[in-house]
Amino acid sequence: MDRMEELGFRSETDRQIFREAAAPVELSPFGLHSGMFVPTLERQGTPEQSRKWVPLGKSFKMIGTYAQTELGHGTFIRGLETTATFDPETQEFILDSPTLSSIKYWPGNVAKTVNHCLVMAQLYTQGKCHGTHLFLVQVRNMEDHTIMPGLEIGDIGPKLGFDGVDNGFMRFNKYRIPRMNMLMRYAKVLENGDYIKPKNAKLTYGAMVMIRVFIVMDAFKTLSRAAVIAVRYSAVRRQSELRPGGEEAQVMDYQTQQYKLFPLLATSYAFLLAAEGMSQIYAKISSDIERGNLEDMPQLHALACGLKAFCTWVACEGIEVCRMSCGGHGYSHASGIPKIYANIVGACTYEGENTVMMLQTARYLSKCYIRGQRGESLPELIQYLTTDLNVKSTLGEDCSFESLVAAYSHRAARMVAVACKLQQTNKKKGMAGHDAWNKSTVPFIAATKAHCHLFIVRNFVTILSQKKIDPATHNVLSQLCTLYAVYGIVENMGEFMQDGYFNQDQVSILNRKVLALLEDIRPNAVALVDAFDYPDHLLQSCLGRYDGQVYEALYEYSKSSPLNNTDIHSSYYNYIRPMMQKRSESKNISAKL
Ligand SMILES: CCCCC/C=C\C/C=C\C/C=C\CCCCC(=O)SCCNC(=O)CCNC(=O)[C@H](O)C(C)(C)COP(=O)(O)OP(=O)(O)OC[C@H]1O[C@@H](n2cnc3c(N)ncnc32)[C@H](O)[C@@H]1OP(=O)(O)O
Ligand SMILES: Cc1cc2nc3c(=O)[nH]c(=O)nc-3n(C[C@H](O)[C@H](O)[C@H](O)COP(=O)(O)OP(=O)(O)OC[C@H]3O[C@@H](n4cnc5c(N)ncnc54)[C@H](O)[C@@H]3O)c2cc1C
Repeated sequence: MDRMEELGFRSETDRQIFREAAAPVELSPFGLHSGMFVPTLERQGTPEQSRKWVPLGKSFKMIGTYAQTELGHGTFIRGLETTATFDPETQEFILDSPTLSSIKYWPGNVAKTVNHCLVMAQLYTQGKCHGTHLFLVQVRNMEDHTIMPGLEIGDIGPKLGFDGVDNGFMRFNKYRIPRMNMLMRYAKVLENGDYIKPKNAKLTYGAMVMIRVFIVMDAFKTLSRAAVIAVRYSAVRRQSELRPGGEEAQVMDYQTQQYKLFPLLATSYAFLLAAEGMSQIYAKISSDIERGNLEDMPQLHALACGLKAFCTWVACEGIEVCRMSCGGHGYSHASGIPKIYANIVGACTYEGENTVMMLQTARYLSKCYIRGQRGESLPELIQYLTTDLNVKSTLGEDCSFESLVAAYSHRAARMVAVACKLQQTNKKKGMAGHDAWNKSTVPFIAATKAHCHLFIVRNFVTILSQKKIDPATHNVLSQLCTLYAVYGIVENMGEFMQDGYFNQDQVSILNRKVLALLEDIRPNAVALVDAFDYPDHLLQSCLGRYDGQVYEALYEYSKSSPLNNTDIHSSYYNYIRPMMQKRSESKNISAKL
């Protein structure tokens, strides 16, 4: 914190970059404090509450996290069981975990680190439940860090990753907090217990929307780091003879290696631009919301849900491809890739399980489709839903940006229409609304993925057509953008071809184009990963180090293994030697028999 002050870091983005550089592999135990706890106090507290608590949070005099998930509920927030019951006699809320399943479970850094939590609980006042609301709760003594009486707190145990984060459990036993510890920017409980409801009940979900937007950037960061490691290693690693009798080839010269990595390099650039676009949309709409204009709240929610799910799924699959493209050394922690994967793959679950998030977006698309069919105006990002589905592709050898965006628009519009028509058919068959929905959710997930894919392709193309970029750089970025789009079509050809949108010649053009682009990008591949400018300290990879001294680094890394601290390990004396002695004794016995 002081170091950031010394360095003059004022913007939250710079501070976040510094924090990640300071704790690049083991996520910071203060990440949720800075990334979720403090921003939520700012956005969900009244001006008075913000003035009181935000400075304490920013100066780490108060260290907090976001405690919402319970043993029995993570996705279904309306099903959360923790209660906060208002006591007008004492002007307090009484927090309680009435059941085993209501125990808070998973909140990051709650086990040992934080002294406060933002707790999501069902608000009761005057005998009535008003749904989930956020409450600031002190959980540890500010003098000696002991757990406050009335609370049971502990760590949930080892996880796949997130080793630097002490995810914990927390149980309330009639735990009292002051009335003014309810975050009251949008909803209020007055001294007499009267409840003042918010303009929209989902405003209390605002923190999650914010983190989902952050996570889109995390998907870029993690995929691009894995791509840097894999591409640099592929330039250094020589294996097998490409030319019979010739020297062993750089593995990056194998077309299959290029087909694994270059689309992921293109995806990294696409996701960076998508994350920036998402952040700009979030900044605009969230400031509208703070001014009381909730008109675009549904669009923000739908986009944040969809991109968070789409980008984390694609990033995690891509990081695994990067790991496997490094052969055996990719499987070692020396490569740095397993840790990248282990820390980001949780993002497919946390902050909204991806399938559930995609379905939120699908629900929005379904409503917009109906509005479009009625001829109502649609937000710009959704207007493609009224695309004429009888039109065929005009794609030519050049695979122009226009023809590519048109293809993605057509695919998404067609798939949303298919899912909506199935939902409508289900209703016409007499299904109840919720059954008609549930029985069309698989096509809706596919359609929503196509919707997100379109956003990312269109965003990439728009930025290339609007930004002033020097011709040489523009040319290389255009190759990446075309590769991202063409590869996406080739890999999902069925969805683009189902209604004959492309003819056979166009399919052949696309298959040729994706291979030609691999050759175009090969000369710039290393420069394109170097451009991310990740320092070795942050990558923590023997394979992806800037100087390419891979084998020297691996050898030093291996020698530093704790197992090498002694030549003969204690297990020899404790197990191996006794076993061998027993074997030899039994052999002597059998020889005598
Ligand atoms: C350790 C390092 C940290 C670094 C920190 C830095 C940056 C952060 C980066 C990474 C994160 C790091 C660590 C991980 C932290 C993880 C923290 C957590 O996981 S916190 C818990 C997260 N939990 C969830 O996300 C729960 C998911 N569930 C939900 O959001 C909701 O249950 C729901 C799925 C949205 C359903 O809600 P509900 O049942 O109330 O609503 P519906 O009936 O489905 O819809 C009704 C209506 O409301 C609209 N809507 C729903 N949500 C929103 C919203 N948020 N905003 C706007 N509108 C919303 C919905 O669209 C419907 O509208 P309509 O169709 O018009 O009726
Ligand atoms: C690394 C990590 C860190 C976390 N940090 C925090 C934290 O700091 N604070 C916090 O409060 N929580 C935290 N969580 C909890 C996290 O937010 C929840 O796990 C997440 O919201 C998913 O909810 P769940 O576990 O109930 O999954 P579930 O919803 O039970 O998922 C199980 C399956 O049910 C399916 N499913 C559920 N509902 C539907 C539906 N309506 N339609 C179709 N399918 C459905 C899902 O798709 C999934 O396949 C963290 C979790 C992880 C893994």
